[in-house]
Amino acid sequence: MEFTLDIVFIRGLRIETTIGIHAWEKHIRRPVVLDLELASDIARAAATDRIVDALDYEAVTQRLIREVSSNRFELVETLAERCATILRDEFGIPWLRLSLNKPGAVGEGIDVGVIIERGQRSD
Ligand SMILES: Nc1nc2c(c(=O)[nH]1)N=C([C@H](O)[C@@H](O)CO)CN2
Repeated sequence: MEFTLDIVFIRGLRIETTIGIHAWEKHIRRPVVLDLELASDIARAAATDRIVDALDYEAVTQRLIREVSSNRFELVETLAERCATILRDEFGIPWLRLSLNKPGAVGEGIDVGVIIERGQRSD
């Protein structure tokens, strides 16, 4: 059987939050940057040209902004896992890859973070 994989992506989603393990980090807001690849069969949306048949990247973006900006985290791992759970449970996304960058965390111009994949790529 032919394998196909469609991906809706969101890149460079910059969200201000409070994140870090150090005392001084718990009192500041700083950006994290999310890059997302979200498996979503686009066939129906492509045929109907209707947003109700698509994975709405605007709705996903708004939900993640709300979650990340209104909570505090110690670890990038915790933030990444929280986002992945929302994407899977609330948007029914069967597979995703999420990259979370905490820019400048260990020095100017240095990117650090995590990349996680969750779920099954095909059914
Ligand atoms: N694996 C991780 N390592 C570190 C984290 C983290 O969230 N995950 N965080 C820090 C500090 O908060 C750092 O970003 C700022 O000094 C260190 N290591």
